[in-house]
Amino acid sequence: MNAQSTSALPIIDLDVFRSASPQEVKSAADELLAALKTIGFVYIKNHGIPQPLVDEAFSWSARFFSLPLSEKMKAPHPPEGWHHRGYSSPGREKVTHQVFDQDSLASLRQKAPDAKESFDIGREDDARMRNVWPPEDVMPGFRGFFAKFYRRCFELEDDILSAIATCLDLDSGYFHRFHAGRENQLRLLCYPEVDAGRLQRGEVERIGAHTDYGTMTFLFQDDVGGLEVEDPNNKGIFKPVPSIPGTVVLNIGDFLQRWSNDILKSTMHRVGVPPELAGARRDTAGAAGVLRPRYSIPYFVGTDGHVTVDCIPGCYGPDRPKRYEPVNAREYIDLRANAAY
Ligand SMILES: O=C(O)CCC(=O)C(=O)O
Ligand SMILES: [Fe+2]
Repeated sequence: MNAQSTSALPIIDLDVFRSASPQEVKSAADELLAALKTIGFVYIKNHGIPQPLVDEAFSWSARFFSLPLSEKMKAPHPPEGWHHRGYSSPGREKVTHQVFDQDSLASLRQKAPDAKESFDIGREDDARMRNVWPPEDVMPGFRGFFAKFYRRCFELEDDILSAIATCLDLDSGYFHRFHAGRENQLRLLCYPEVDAGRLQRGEVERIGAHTDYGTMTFLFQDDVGGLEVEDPNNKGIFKPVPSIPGTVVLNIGDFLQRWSNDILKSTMHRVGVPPELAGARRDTAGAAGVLRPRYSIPYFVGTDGHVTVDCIPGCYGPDRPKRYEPVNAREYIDLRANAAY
């Protein structure tokens, strides 16, 4: 990987946190903290979700999105943005960053709609936000698979929350108390073929620059490329986060930034034209400049709705005053989700 042209994120070995000596844990924790403090993104290897299971998730996703629209619409995302479940057709969602007034949102949607479709899944026993599944005869086995995959992601979430607490010198179970309700969101994303020139000119976006608004996110991505993170030293400059086989990308969300009083960074990121396009790699951008579809699977770790997110001990004091007002987790998430629909 060329450090000049990529974000050069470190690859953190999660196995070290599970079983290594205290000195090895300390050194991995220091490396993790350094990355989360500067850019808020790292790759995680030995994450514990077997590769065949990840491959299977991508193949279910591709099969679902290749269904005719009328079939996908049998599991429609409800009209309310906060009820983040089921299928959103292209153009339905527009991701923005901290824009809330209706006129501005409408004009951003018109200027550059998001060229993507998505399917959102939560825990099966959530009475407030029910899952919206396609009927079993439309996709036999889809629901069973993703209910299982969601549980596997939850195990990974547990391990990563422990690692982050360790690197902040907190008890390793510190953050678990805010996540007992498993209010997470597994999202299948498909960015259909798109004209590279239109994407480059900003006439359409795959997903525009934003921060993630929960605790943290981990993201599985295919090898099409296009994910970019803002360079912390050069605002407005975005660096590629290419796919590295066997790893998952971890990024800090707004709540960990708020809990840590800006020690951990919730960084702007987006999906644009893959860097290879400059060299017009034929398999990514064909002669007509058409980008292959991109598939990704983020898992957004949500904070339990009743939690008040406030600065944690050790992250504030007389020389580092609190930078954020306490906020109720559900209100903040609903506010940002509603702005996108
Ligand atoms: O598709 C991707 O790689 C990024 C998706 C993303 O940032 C999001 O859904 O919040
Ligand atoms: Fe994101």
